[in-house]
Amino acid sequence: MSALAHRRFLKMHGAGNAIVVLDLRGSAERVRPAEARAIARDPGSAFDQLMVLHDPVSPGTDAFMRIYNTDGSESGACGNGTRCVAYAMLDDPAMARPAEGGRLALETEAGVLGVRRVSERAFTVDMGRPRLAWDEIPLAEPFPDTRRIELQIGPIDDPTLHSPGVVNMGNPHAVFFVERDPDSFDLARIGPMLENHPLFPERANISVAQVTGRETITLRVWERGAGLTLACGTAACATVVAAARLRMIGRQAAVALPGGELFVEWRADDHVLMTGPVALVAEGTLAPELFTGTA
Ligand SMILES: N[C@@H](CCC[C@H](N)C(=O)O)C(=O)O
Repeated sequence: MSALAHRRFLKMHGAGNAIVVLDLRGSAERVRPAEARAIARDPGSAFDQLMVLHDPVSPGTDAFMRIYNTDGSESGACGNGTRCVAYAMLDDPAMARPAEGGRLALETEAGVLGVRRVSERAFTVDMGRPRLAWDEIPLAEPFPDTRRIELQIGPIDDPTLHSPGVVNMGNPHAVFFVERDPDSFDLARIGPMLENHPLFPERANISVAQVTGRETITLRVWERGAGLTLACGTAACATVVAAARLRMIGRQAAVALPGGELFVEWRADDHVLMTGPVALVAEGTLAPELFTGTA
């Protein structure tokens, strides 16, 4: 039987991004890709991202997080999930740990994220510095200027989408700026082709963004390993960075996603701060039958 059987989880969302939080602190267990896929398949525990808490690794941090997509792949960052984890660690009676002043330091493979509570159900995450060099995204070939790279989809002389900005926010993002409602693009069809384009050796999260004002952006996201979601925090951060680099906005914006709004600021010290809501949907227990055939 899987060591995950009977484990308690929280089902949450962050601006509509479906998040499951699973606390494995105090054990040496690790979620295998097949187990993550099994948890995602069950309607009771379905998620866009599974956030798994492990004991802290670096001194001064409160927990180490592993982040799984629905296809079982792992990501170095998840903005919406990080806010949900902060809520769980601060407020859930079974998970709660004392933390001074509603602040946490959460580590992922990509680095340490500082989280601060701003109201009962809203948090600001310091998502760290964006990485912008072509080999940091990573891209498969050199592009000296990553503000707009040569990539297009659709007819060669009238592409549907072209010249995205690319940004790594702990995970790879390509942002296509468009002049009409992002909803008018068939992202469910285009997304998988771009996610798996040979230019992205680690695949990529694909965003379609319309800058609607000096501080407002409308965004739709096809997430690597998860597909269309109602919100993606790292994509919102990547989009603000990409738009600011092109002087389409200043250094901050409210980003409207189908599931809610995120506020992003690219500070002068190069750190990207993302603020947004969390909601607790339910709690549950992982049924042992979920894991049949995952060994
Ligand atoms: N929804 C997330 C991003 C999750 C990871 C992404 N799909 C990837 O594989 O990079 C967010 O809120 O940032």
